[in-house]
Amino acid sequence: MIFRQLFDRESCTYTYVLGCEKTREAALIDPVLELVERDVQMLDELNLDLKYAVNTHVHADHIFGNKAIKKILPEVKSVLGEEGNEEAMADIRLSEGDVLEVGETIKIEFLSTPGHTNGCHSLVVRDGPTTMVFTGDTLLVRGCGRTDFQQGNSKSLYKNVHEKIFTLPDDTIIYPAHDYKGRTMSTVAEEKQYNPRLTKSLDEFVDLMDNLGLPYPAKIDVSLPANLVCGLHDVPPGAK
Ligand SMILES: N[C@@H](CCC(=O)N[C@@H](CSS)C(=O)NCC(=O)O)C(=O)O
Repeated sequence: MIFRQLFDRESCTYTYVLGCEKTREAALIDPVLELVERDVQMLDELNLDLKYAVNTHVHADHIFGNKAIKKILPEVKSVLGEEGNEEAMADIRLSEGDVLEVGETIKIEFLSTPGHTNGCHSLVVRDGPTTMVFTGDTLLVRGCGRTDFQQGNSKSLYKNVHEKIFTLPDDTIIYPAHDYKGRTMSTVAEEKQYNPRLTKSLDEFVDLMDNLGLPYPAKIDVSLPANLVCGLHDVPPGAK
C-alpha cells in the first residue's frame, strides 16, 4: 500500500493518504480544509487517483476538506460512518462491519466506536501481515478524545476502546486523528499498557473525563455546522 501521514500544525490533525499500488486509486482520511492544495499536490506527485474523502467523524476543531477537494476533483465521493451520523451529509455512508474497497488491494473496514462523539468510527486496514487502525479521536496516543459535546459519552468510549480496538492484534498500528505532543503512532499493545486514561477502571475513567476542564475547540461554532453538510457550505469570511 502507498501510505503517507500528513500533519496540520494549526489543529494538530493528521490526514492520511492510502493508495492502491496496483490501480493507483486512493482515499484520504480526515482531510483539513486549509491543506487541501497540499494533499492534492501530494496525490498528484504520487500519481494517485483520489476516489474517496473519508472522515472518521464530524470534527469540531476544523472544517472537512471535502468541498475544496470536490472543486478540484469533482468525482471524489465523501464517506462517513452511518451510526450516529444520521443528521450529517455524505455521498456514501458505511455501517459497522462494512468495507470500503479502494482499488484492488485496499479494504477499509468500518467499526462504530462512539464516545468522543456519537458518530465516531474507527477504520481498520489490513496490509499483508500488518493491521492498522485509524482511530479518529476515539483513541489518541496515550490519550483519548474528550466526551463533553456532540453526544459524547465516556462510558461508551471506554467500552468501544476495550471491546473493539483493544481486541485487535497487539501489534496493530494505531494512527490517531490528532496529537498535541508530536507523537505519530502507537500500537494496541502499547496503549493497553501505557494509556493513562484507558488503563483505569471504568469508574475512574468516567470521573477523569467528567473533570478534564478543557476549553471548547476554538472553531467549534463554524466547524460543526459546516461539517454536518460535509464541508459543502460557504465558508464564512474569517473562518480560516
Ligand atoms: N485546542 C484545540 C482543541 C483541543 C481538543 O479539545 N481536542 C479534542 C479533539 S479535537 S475536537 C480532544 O478530544 N482532546 C482530548 C484531550 O485530552 O486533549 C482547538 O481549539 O481546536
